[in-house]
Amino acid sequence: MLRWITAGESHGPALVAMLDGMVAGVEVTSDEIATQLARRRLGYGRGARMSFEKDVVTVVGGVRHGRTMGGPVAIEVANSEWPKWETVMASDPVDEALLKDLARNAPLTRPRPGHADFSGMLKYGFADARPVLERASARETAARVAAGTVARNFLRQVFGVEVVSHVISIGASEPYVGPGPQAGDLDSVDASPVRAFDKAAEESMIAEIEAAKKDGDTLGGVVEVIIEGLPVGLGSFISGENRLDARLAAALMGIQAIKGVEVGDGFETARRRGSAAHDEMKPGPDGVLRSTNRAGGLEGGMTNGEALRVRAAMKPISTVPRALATVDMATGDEAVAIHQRSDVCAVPAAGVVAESMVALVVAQAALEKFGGDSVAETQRNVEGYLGAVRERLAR
Ligand SMILES: Cc1cc2nc3c(=O)[nH]c(=O)nc-3n(C[C@H](O)[C@H](O)[C@H](O)COP(=O)(O)O)c2cc1C
Ligand SMILES: C=C(O[C@@H]1CC(C(=O)O)=C[C@@H](OP(=O)(O)O)[C@H]1O)C(=O)O
Repeated sequence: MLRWITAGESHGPALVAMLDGMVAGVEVTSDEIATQLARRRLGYGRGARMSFEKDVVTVVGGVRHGRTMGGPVAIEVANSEWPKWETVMASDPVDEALLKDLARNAPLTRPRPGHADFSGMLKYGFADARPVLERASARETAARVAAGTVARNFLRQVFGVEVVSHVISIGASEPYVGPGPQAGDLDSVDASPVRAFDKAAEESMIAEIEAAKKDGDTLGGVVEVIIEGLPVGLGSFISGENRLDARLAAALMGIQAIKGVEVGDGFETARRRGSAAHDEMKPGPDGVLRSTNRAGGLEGGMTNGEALRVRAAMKPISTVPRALATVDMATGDEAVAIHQRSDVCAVPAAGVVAESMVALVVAQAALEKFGGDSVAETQRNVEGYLGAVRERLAR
């Protein structure tokens, strides 16, 4: 089974991603991983840290001469800012006197409503929120994007598909309605400062960010991930945990600050009558045709051959410049929450992270269905299956 795990802290020396169970022969280079990481750093509304910090990629294991070898893939994403943090975040014990004089090491005792600080301090017994926020921070998503690069390359090689995403809305901006981007549109989406597919939607999102920034406030929003061209039958209806929709929802909700997931038309479908909710079928020259895709390419927990379409809703950034009321955990007194710097909005970046999570989950489901130890073997298995499906649908 394809599995992944990350390690590392926001201000540590590096993040590390491990991807286990990937077949041999997936083409991937450190430049490609760096390109995906650079996409994650973009977006109007990101804070100062994005401009001065650099992600430095090293593929530590599992890849030789640009191809996976079948063993676990280990990727290090080093943090160019580490020298500033090497005492505060040292893994070995540090002289207490040295730490006491470091402003950067001052205990963080005023938890931010909406962040992991409060529950994390109580759960792990910390007087200082530092160890909580270091791991809760969405810097960790850089490691997921690194692992996701291998998954998206696998999907490209095996099925010829691309994973794309775009931002539907930011804050109260008018949500984008219309056909989403296709594989060839990703560069133009990335060229938009808010990763919007549509100019009018882009202007409305930028206006929202500027207004929030002026007011010392922060924003969330909605992103959509799309994959066109997946075969029918990835995932299963057999049990809850096999359902691809459930697995995608869990993976998307596992991204920091994601609070809602929709499959296809999701909540809108709940408001429709059955006759206007489902995607009717008719015979076509090469199989079955559908005139709509309200289901987002998933029925019964399986792909149905239509475009996979899932959305994720991100809550506003919880480090609000116009700081929120909190309680000082050191004294029990009223206080204002920690704020040094923050993103006003990280929705465009969350779209890139969501692409990576979708790529990983779909690659996992594909390997479950088709297996193999090499790309060539997986491809042969895919061809055999698709041939049988074509035969079954031939009239
Ligand atoms: C790409 C990205 C960037 C983020 N940047 C910030 C940030 O600068 N400041 C902040 O307080 N939260 C930021 N967050 C959100 C926090 O990580 C999140 O609110 C926190 O982990 C608690 O969210 P949870 O309740 O979903 O776990 C960001 C999230 C993502 C996905
Ligand atoms: C570093 C990244 O995002 C960080 C995610 C984050 C959070 O609380 O989630 C808080 C911010 O960190 P800091 O408070 O140190 O500025 C973001 O910059 C990144 O995405 O690479």
